[in-house]
Amino acid sequence: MRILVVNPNTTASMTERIGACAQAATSAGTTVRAVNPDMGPASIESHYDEALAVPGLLSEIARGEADGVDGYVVACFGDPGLDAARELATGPVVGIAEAAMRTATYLGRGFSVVTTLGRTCGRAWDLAERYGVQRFCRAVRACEIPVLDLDDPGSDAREVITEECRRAVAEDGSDAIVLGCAGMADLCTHISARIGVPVVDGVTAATRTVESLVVLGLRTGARGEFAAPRPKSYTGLLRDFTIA
Ligand SMILES: O=C(O)C[C@H]1NC(=O)NC1=O
Repeated sequence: MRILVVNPNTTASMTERIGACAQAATSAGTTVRAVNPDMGPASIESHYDEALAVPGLLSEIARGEADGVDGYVVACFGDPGLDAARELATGPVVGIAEAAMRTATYLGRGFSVVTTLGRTCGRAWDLAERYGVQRFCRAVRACEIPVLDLDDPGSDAREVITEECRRAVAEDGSDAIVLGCAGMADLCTHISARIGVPVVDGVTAATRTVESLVVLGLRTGARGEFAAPRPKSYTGLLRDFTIA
């Protein structure tokens, strides 16, 4: 089985870490390839970044289709372009926020999301509502850490995130924590050991979800809303997105 994990931002070092975490979570016989587009934002921290990340994401999904990939992970906590990717992909497409939130609902009565910047909290709440898990989501907490600080070994990001997770358990009464950034994937085990509750990382949760869906022979229903886009031309910088 081949799973393509797409980091929609353009920071290759983050893509590499994401790919290593995803591959480590899979069963024998599953190969993960992690990629990022060469066009788009270095990190996704706003609606503007998210909008500008989607074309690059979709170009990687289209490339995966040409390569015959079995399934896809959208490795960004805003699940950008998830619905559009599902229209393009033959196999299942799972976003890390959806996978992490749904996984956390199996672990207790409530979870807290711990994410990067406060300005992204609204999106996390919107996604909890979209995915029907808002009654499980007790809080969305921001560490006020820029996404790329997670890639800086000299930053104190790990400690700051760990302490925010500890506060979430103490103050929100949450049974589990959801890490609100793909760049936190490698912190999951460390934080869980430090705070004593399950910590869910969306990269590994989404990768295992895709693996299970492929094993079950399940994919997005392609007869209605998620049918392939109708043939159409796109102009200017998007001309390569034309659907023949
Ligand atoms: O929304 C966030 O803060 C996290 C999100 N941004 C990013 O570049 N990768 C992510 O997972």
